[in-house]
Amino acid sequence: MTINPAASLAEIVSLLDSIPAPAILMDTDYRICAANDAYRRQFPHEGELIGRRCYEISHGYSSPCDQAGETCPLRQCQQSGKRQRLLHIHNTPQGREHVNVELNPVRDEHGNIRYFVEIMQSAERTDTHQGRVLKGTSPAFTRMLELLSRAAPSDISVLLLGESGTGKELAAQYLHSHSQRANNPFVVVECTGLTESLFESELFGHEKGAFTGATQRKPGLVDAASGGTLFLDEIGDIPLAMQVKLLRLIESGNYRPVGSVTARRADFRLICATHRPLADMVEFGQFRRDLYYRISAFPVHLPNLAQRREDIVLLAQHLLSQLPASHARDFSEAACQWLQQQEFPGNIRQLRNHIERAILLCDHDLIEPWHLQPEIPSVSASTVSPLPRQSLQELARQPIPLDQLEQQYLQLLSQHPDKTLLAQQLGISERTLYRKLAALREQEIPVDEREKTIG
Ligand SMILES: Nc1ncnc2c1ncn2[C@@H]1O[C@H](COP(=O)(O)OP(=O)(O)OP(=O)(O)O)[C@@H](O)[C@H]1O
Repeated sequence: MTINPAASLAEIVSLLDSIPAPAILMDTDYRICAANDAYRRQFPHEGELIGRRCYEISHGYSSPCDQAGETCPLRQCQQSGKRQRLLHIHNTPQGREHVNVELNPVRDEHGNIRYFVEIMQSAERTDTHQGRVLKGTSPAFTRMLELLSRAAPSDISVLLLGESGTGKELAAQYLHSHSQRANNPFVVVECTGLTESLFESELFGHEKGAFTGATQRKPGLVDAASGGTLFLDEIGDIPLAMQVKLLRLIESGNYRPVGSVTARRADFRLICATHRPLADMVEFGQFRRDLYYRISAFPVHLPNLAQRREDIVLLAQHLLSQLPASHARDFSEAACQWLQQQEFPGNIRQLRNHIERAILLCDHDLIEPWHLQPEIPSVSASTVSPLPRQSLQELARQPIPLDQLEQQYLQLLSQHPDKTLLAQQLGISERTLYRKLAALREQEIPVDEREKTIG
């Protein structure tokens, strides 16, 4: 961008006002030379804004960001001489907020950088469907959010990797609601429990009369996601036989509803998630290499709570504000300390469970540690009682396939009265446990009966 030295400040301000997002013109010494209305609304400031330094206004710092341990876009832009984009945390009247900052150098007639135009877009737009927002300010979370906000506007296939309860589904919603497809459907496919017979008809739909009980034509989930996003949750649970069908859909962009002779064109952006180590599964032949490369064009790792301990209290306060109204308004100092010392193997979902319980136990406005502590000890996967050695030896003599073993084990456990505790003991999320139990029930239904339930 080159500036005409004769351009008046009024002309520059009017140029900035044509930008809907908050924007400022700064000199090379961080001083604000002009600001648009959106910026003044975002950072209301007593006294004159012009002449103040950007880091004072947007961060409340007394020195530039790079001297406060952060990356400074102005410094980067000065060094590269090119447009720079990065994610920053700003202090706004609404609290600390992640903002995508774009800095464009403005040169004089000799090509020297004289100014910078800084444009800020909130990276925390609430997911419009459910009012949910990704919360966090820790470095691990900020790195992840930066990747998400870079990938969101494009149509690239994103693979979300992370432990159960780290927010993979919320991250997928974020990608969708920050994409060009935001006004079209976001369709979630729970891959755990999708049996081979259900896979095609659920995903591709079926024609009337395609099989016994198919009394109506039924559009599939690929159809439902048309123009929008298809989110394949727990893709690592898809058996090999079904992976081929999925690969064909992704590679050709075409699919054929069960019982139809005509292929249809699919139009969706693909997001996949798994808590499984997919790359290792590829090495062990449990996941197709070709499918892996197709779905993992842009992998994003979601940090677990242990990697973002600084966020626990912020997340707890956010979750508390989202849960149905109660006496409790906040956490006491001691409760905050207790929260920060916990392990939370079930991550944010487990944190949420603790808070839901505390709300019921707390009659005052402050939640205390004793409201949060479960009476049953927190159980991690490692404390599950091992199978007796004798039965293990019997199994070793006559091995049975692992998935059958899991099914038989789940069958035994399916009547357990406390599914939250059971999930903790098994080292999986409650949602995964329910999915596995649903898949078990599905397999118990005779095939004919199952087909009736599809339509
Ligand atoms: N950064 C975050 N800010 C606020 N809430 C969050 C965040 N991440 C996750 N949550 C909340 O934590 C819970 C679990 O999130 P989610 O279902 O997205 O996790 P997941 O990784 O998909 O779990 P699973 O692998 O078991 O399906 C949800 O209630 C979600 O709203």
